[in-house]
Amino acid sequence: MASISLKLYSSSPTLKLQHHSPTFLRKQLISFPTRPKLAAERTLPLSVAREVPAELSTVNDGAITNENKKNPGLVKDPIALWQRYVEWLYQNKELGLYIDVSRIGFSDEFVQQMEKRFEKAFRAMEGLEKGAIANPDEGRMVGHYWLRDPNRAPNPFLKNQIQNTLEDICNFANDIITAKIKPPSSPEGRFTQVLCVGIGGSALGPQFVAEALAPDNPPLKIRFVDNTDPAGIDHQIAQLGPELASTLVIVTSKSGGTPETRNGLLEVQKAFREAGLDFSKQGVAITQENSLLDNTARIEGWLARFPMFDWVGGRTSEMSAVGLLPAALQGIDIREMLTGAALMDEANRSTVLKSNPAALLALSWYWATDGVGSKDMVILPYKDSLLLFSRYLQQLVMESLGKEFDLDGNRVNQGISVYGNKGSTDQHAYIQQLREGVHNFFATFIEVLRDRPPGHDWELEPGVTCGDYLFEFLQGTRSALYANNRESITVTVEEVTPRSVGALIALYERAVGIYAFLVNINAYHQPGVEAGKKAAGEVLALQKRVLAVLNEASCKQPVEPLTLEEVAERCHASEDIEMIYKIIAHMAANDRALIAEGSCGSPRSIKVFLGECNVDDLYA
Ligand SMILES: O=P(O)(O)OC[C@H]1O[C@](O)(CO)[C@@H](O)[C@@H]1O
Repeated sequence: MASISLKLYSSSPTLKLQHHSPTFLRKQLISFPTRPKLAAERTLPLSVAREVPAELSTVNDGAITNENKKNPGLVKDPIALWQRYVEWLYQNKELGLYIDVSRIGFSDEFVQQMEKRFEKAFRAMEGLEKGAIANPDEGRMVGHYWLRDPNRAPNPFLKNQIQNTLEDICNFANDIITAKIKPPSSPEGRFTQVLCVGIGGSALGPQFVAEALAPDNPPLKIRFVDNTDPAGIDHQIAQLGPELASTLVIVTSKSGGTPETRNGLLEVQKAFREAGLDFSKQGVAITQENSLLDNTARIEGWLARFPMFDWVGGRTSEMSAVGLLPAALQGIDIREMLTGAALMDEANRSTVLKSNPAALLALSWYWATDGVGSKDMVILPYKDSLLLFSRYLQQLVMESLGKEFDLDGNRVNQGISVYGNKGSTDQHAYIQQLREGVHNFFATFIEVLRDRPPGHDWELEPGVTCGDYLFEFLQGTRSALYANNRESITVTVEEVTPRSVGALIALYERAVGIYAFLVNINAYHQPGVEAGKKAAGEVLALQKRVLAVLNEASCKQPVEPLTLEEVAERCHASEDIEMIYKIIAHMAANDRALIAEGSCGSPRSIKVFLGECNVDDLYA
């Protein structure tokens, strides 16, 4: 195994990636199973069992599946159903939040069967909150709960770090909003826009919260660059136009080495240069201390730097600087978000199943998916502002639960797929299939009781408001699905406020944690993502070899157009000819390679060369 270097951040050192040939990686990929394993296939012992702290290893006595959960059938009698509703309804008065799991068909017997697993999961969550090493791969604690209750941090140093960072965020946001800190060359004399550069956990939470909570006229408007798509980045920059001069750019990356984020930064910095602006006076970094990004920001003297703690995972980082700084800059009450999350965490510490909202979700997920992800989770918020909740949950749930191995090293291929947009819009898209088509999902309705701020409502027909329709569509869909044996959970909040959004985030963070312990997997690592990142690095390395070969041929007199076979042979990568073809087709589509003969539609016909010979590169 060799290693390749990916240059990161303009003036920074390099990131080492493990080097596998693309062929090797392909072999790895095709060895993944192509269908979900059945429960009976899930306990093959492997020699890769990892050591797991005793307090984090949960019972692993095989999944409770359809065969042994003895589903007596969904309750259909209206009075019995009402009784079930009342019996299981969870209410949190301080949060104005309710959870209804009555339309999930678990039996009392199933709940009893699950008791031992829950006891262990509760103990494991307690250990985690006390600072157990919950990510054995990375030797890390998992402490996002401390962010909203610093008194729970395992030592005074961490407690101070959390409190000081929160103070710093509030002060900085206030200084920006009140124009105490000004952009150097903006005619407005104050910052008017925030451009967040980041991806995955470094973008999804801030995007969700902005959509849910930003006021109609925020002090700073927010935009995101969350991909390495050049056209997407150009679009954001074009939309900013002259306001680039009054844009605060927040670059967020826990690792400080994510290529998409690095590319976003370099593109934005180029736009600043072209506009004659000094990026460092408008740039803010949120990252781990001493990461490449942190070092770049320090050396270049950016406006501010905020820490990401190694004990906060990307997908649970919304209540850290990652989520709080962008939210505060939009005038969102971040202390209320933290309060909502703290109250939810408190409720989730109950060891009584019915009083623990996250446990109720985990129980329902386990029942609905047989504890093996056999059904998808469809998230249906009936409120436009919660549109991005499903996207946010997709990462939280799927990156946490989608695991090949359990904590004992058995191959389990766990996970629950998550998708959804919003009701009632989705009723006119895919609800038809949910009601009558393939039965491979359970739904979660997110209901918001308050339609509009007080005093703004009106009746669009006698006795009926627009919001009444939304309410009725939710209720109608819930009933229609249930009548056709489609199970659902309903999470109700009184209003979409910083407090209720904080609570929703904390609810799902904990539900994922508990569920992971129920099915005995590590929710806090993401080894699968690393494989994709490494494979991408390989393609980039191959592209550089292709370029060198083409350059050499293009510098000859006369120019020597090459067939794909010739390029592959000269790259010593004959097995990678398909990837070489794709690289060349991509370069040709972007005017960086010229097709001398043939066409990309018939790969064998192609002869290719570079438009320009770069003599310097020949001797590089
Ligand atoms: O914040 P970073 O380190 O740039 O990572 C971004 C995202 O990439 C991942 O590591 C993998 O997709 C996520 O877990 C994370 O949220």
